[in-house]
Amino acid sequence: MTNCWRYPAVPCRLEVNQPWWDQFRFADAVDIAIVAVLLYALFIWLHDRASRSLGIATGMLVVVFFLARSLDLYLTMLAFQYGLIGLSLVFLIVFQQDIRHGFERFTSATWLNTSRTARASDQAVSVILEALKEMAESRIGALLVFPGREPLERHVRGGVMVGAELSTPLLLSIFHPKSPGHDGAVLIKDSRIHTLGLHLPLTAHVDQLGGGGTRHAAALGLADCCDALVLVVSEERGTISVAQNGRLETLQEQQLAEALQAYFGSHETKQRAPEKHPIQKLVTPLAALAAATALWFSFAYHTDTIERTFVVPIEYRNVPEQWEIEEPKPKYAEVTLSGSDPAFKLLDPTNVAVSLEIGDVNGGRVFRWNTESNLSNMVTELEIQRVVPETVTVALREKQP
Ligand SMILES: Nc1ncnc2c1ncn2[C@@H]1O[C@H](COP(=O)(O)OP(=O)(O)OP(=O)(O)O)[C@@H](O)[C@H]1O
Repeated sequence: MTNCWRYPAVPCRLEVNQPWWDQFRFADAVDIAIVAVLLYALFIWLHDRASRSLGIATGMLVVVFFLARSLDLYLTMLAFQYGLIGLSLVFLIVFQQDIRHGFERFTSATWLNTSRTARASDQAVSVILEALKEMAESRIGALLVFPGREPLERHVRGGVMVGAELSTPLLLSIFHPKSPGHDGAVLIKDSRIHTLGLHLPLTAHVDQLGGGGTRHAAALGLADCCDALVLVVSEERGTISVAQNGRLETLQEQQLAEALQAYFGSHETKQRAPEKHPIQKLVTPLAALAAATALWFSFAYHTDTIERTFVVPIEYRNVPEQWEIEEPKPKYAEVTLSGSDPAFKLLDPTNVAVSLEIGDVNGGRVFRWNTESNLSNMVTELEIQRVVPETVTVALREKQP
């Protein structure tokens, strides 16, 4: 396609009497819905994870942005425009773990399945208690890892994925000294036996082991680097200890039950909390929808219809072989379009052209075409105001042999 130039766009505004609902398209509703879902995820994340100061800072930035926008503060808007790219990168780097965790949560959809998880965790506590007691009595060494909020993938090595239902007999057979999988730790995740044979990092705080060996050092080692809860059964002493938040202590049966209930309780807090009133449940989604709608009105919806003029090339097609167009022939046409600013953003003016079919010459020599009806690659949301020249006249002459 030949080059075409775009006039320096100085849009002229037209009076528009159309109410906004007449301009509202299905695509706009989808637009708002997608942004509302993203905002909903952001609100949930802010509520769950973000610190209060981060929330306040974000709120202040939003206020400054809208002030700058409504008062036309050019420099501040420029700072936002460029700063936003940098901020997004910083955000991605600082919160990469949370973002990854969020995607994992989203894809596994455990948050849609909350009541089932609560019931499953009650059962998990009794299964684990029974297995630990039996292993302690029979002097079978064991190491159980319960992940916290922080990911532990980068701290642990090896292991075999199992993905099995949690049961006392299965735990007993995994840690049985004759079982090939008894070495290493078992990861219990989402009330299931997730992985066995995991290798944990060893602690540097050997003074805290209280006579324990490498199994206990491994339990404390993981508790040193993340918020996981690790339970260890001593083969030699028949004791059960817990390692959490950089501390290792031996537990009595009652304390063990409490520790497990606290773990599963804190991981199911939302499920165990009193049922919210249906209206309360709607607050966050409605807030997300309202914010998305407000953003749409602020950024996407434009009451103004603007006009822009482009210079587009005229393409002469199907000129019969023995004919040629006499020079000087018109090469460009001026196309004036009207529509909203977002509609113009969908238009690639370098693809717009007026194409004129010559076809059958029929002995005639001078032709006129209507240029408007031959415009190609137009965006449907834009209206053609005028094309200059309205018609094109060319003279054809037979090629000299
Ligand atoms: N880094 C590690 N990660 C996971 N498990 C480990 C690790 N190091 C050792 N273990 C487990 O601990 C076992 C060895 O336990 P060891 O007797 O040395 O420790 P301990 O703390 O004295 O335990 P116990 O009181 O049961 O004897 C290994 O067979 C292995 O199953």
